[in-house]
Amino acid sequence: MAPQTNIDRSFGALTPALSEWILEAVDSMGFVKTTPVQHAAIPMFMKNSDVVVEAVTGSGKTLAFLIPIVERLFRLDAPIKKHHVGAIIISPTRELATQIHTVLSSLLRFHAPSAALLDPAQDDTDMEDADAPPKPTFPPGTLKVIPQLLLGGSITPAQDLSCFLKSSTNLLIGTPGRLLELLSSPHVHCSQSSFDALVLDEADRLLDLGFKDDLQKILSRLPKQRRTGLFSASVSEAVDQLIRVGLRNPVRIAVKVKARAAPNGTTGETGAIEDKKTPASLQMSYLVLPASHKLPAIKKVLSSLQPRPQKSIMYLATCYSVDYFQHILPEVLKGYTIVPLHGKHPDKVRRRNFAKFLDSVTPSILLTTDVAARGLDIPSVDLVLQLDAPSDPKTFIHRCGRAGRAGRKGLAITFLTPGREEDYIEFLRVRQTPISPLTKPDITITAEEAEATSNKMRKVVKIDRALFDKAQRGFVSWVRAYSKHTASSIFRVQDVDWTEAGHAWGLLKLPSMPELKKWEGDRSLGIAMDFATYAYKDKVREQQRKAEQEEYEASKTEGKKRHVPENKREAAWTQQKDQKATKELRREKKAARREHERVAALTQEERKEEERLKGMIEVMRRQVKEKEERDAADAFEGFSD
Ligand SMILES: Nc1ncnc2c1ncn2[C@@H]1O[C@H](COP(=O)(O)OP(=O)(O)OP(=O)(O)O)[C@@H](O)[C@H]1O
Repeated sequence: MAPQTNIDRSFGALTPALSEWILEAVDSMGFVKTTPVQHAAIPMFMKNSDVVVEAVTGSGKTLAFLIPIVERLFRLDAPIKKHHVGAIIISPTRELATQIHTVLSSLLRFHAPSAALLDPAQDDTDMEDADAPPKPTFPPGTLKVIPQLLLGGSITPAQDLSCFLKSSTNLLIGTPGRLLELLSSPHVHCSQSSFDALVLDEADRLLDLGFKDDLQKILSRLPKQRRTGLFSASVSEAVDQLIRVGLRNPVRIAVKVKARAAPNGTTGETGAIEDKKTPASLQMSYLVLPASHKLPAIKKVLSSLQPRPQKSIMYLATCYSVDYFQHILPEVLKGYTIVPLHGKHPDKVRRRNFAKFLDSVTPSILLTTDVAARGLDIPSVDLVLQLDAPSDPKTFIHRCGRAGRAGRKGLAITFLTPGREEDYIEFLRVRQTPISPLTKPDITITAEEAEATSNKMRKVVKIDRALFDKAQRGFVSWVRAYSKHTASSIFRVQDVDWTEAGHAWGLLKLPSMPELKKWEGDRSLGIAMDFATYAYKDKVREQQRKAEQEEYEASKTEGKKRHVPENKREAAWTQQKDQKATKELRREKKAARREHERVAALTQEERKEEERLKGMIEVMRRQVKEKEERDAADAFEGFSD
């Protein structure tokens, strides 16, 4: 079909017409026209249709669901009652939920009655600011949308409930676990008269993370008469099941990009027009290089690109890989601030590091895992580097899509090793995700350059044995991740060039692991290293290592009576551990005896009551554990070795 050129794509031309204040809000955001997905989805969702929306990354899906949701809430017959919920937005990660909340708040700032109540949870002072203008008052019954963000982490479910009750919030945004928790309270109502719409953002990711049960429980608490929307850049087959149970005759909206396919299957000047699942403004490239050439190539790319990339994202396969490379990269990529972010970081660190990357004014690289693959909208990111291909082909689109957003130029480079990994190019092409060889800048790496980079890395590792541990742990986790690749016929552990991989990581030796059992190469990688004197920087850890080593040496001297120093602090570490364990055992035995005596003294009724309470506690404990697991899944990154 020929593209329609005469369509009025302004927000003002949408039908049903948008409220004046929304037009004012989008205008102040600098948005002149709707994006294609907004043009298609806003009217549909505002009318009475459920929608399943698939549109490329960075195409403006957030406003495509936020605008209809608020418009619908303001068109309800009566204002939402106190402690009733009007709409819910579910997101797979905390960062994404927070981002949606931020966009919604900037929209609501243009609706005076709602704006007056924004961010009530953050205002915990009892002090009146004498200089602040008086808060405007509105007649009772004035319609207001009051959002609440539910994330878990440091805020307890009780605090969430208290905020809900105190502030009468009516639009909930959050991750599934916390949402379900709040909806389970008898004080929170989702009645037919007030509940209007549900949105599942990145629905396929919600399912990948194992939130299916939670989603079903949430759906069961909502009235059947509602509007539901699913939004993602990749709607997988798994989502169909969710569509069947949660949506009614949904309208499917798929916004794809047309690209001309080059004869070799990549995009180019000639060839037929094909659908693409990635934005036109995003250049998707690859480099095929031996593993140890990847980091020197990244260094060259960074120094050759004009203008110099200010914010880039580098994806690694596992959290432990990030833990290691965060110490190495500042040496290899001098002049760049390396900001680590992964799901095993405590909530506080995760938030602090993400803010650090957002706010940085010097060239920075976010070193991360798939935790930051989806939804994050950082417009100034113009370069995405994938040191390895992601295990899930869908993730590929989302990772690359952190650059080239909203029509801005972006570049995503994927690094592949020669041989079987090159089949990944065709694998992606048939999935409407064509990638082309990187030609500008033209990157070539010599063996000397690769060796110099490995040596640089080793120099850093040699300073502190703790880095050696991190390297070994990270490498093992990488191997495990590699072995779990979805495209298992392309990414095969038996094809890994271990020597190359070892040099690429700057390892001082290859770890002992089952995958290397039959390998006949040199595990020392040709590196002469005296591990007996290789010390930890941390004094306590070093003392411990020495004690362990002594113990080991002593145990090797067969038949020779071991000298155990009298001073307990100098005793071998394992011996101290044994003593501690014996004490612990004695303490447990004593406690068990006391408990036995106590139970024996109870009456029949008391025993029954105690059994009942124990059962209740067990159920609660299980629920807490399940919830913790769900929260942890929030931070899941495909590989959590
Ligand atoms: N009408 C518009 N015109 C120009 N820019 C827009 C418009 N609507 C949204 N944007 C901008 O586009 C960027 C991407 O939007 P958004 O994060 O909603 O994309 P998305 O489709 O949800 O992406 P992803 O699939 O990666 O989550 C944002 O920076 C947003 O401010």
